[in-house]
Amino acid sequence: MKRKTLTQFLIEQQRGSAALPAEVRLLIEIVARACKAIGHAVGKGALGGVLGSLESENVQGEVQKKLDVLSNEILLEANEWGGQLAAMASEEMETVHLIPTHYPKGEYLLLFDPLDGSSNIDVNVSIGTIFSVLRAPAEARGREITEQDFLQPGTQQVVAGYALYGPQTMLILTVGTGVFGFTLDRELGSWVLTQENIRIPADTKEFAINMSNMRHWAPPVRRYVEECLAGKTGPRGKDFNMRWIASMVADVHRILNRGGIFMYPWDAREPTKPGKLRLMYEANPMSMLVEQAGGASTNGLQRILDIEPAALHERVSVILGSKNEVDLVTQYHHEAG
Ligand SMILES: O=P(O)(O)OC[C@H]1O[C@](O)(COP(=O)(O)O)[C@@H](O)[C@@H]1O
Ligand SMILES: [Mg+2]
Ligand SMILES: [Mg+2]
Repeated sequence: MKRKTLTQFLIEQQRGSAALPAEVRLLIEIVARACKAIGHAVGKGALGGVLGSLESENVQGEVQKKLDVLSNEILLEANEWGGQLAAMASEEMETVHLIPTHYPKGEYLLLFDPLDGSSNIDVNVSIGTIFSVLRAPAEARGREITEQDFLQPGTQQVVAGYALYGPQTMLILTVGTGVFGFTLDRELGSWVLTQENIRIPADTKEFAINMSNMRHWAPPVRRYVEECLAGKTGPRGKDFNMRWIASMVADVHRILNRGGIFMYPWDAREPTKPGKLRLMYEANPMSMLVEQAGGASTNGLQRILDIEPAALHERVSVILGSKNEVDLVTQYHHEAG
């Protein structure tokens, strides 16, 4: 079988009905190259001195791991000089990163969670990088980009994707024409198309949630999970399985491949926060991928991609995956008022 590389795939997307702009193609190639470098560092583990924590905390008050910072630096450096970007924003940086004046600038904005699943780094469990591309507002062209320019709903994303550093290194991508999966050929160093048009089944018997927070959940989430746990003899009439990897990339990857529902809902531990996960770096790109694969994604009441962000590091409650299950949890939230 003839192998198709990421470059070939992107050129097809450029020439085809998607008419992917050349700058976006280049931008994706650069992000993919940076992910390859991160994957390489991940693979070295203790031998590369990349495990463990730093003294520093990020803007959200979370202790930074060495790999959080290294991955952030790799993505910044790789993308600074390409000429496609106006600015970048990251989970690990307090505010936006402008393209230095001596580099050419473009009209796109890149957002990323450089290393997702930080608690799994030191225990050799799958982790990843999540990214999203927006266009700078037309009126921002020619002036300095501000945080405000990034505050666009997820529906405006031009590209969304993630790299998964697991038993295989993979890149999962959408440019709005379905979801495609690439596997890194580690000998040749190239991304090879291995999954076309990924679809999430509408029904599932598998849910993913951190069960240790059960006592803090809101009633609609508790109702849904209790009904799953009741199994065959309960209201759902079937037995459910549960998975929780604690790396959103890995949990979403499983859902893209065999269905399921993923939830990180609001809970009463920190009642003023809408959720743990970040809208711009995690929820929006994953929601675009999931919707492009035929699934659904809400915050319990509203489609995540429709949320008008108010802040760069905004948090959000996330319920995504197999459409019929997400619709049911969303219905329970509406019923609860
Ligand atoms: O440890 P918990 O509370 O189960 O949270 C796990 C969740 O936190 C995250 O690790 C947050 O991402 P970061 O590692 O980028 O902070 C998600 O990937 C994952 O779904
Ligand atoms: Mg994350
Ligand atoms: Mg992270």
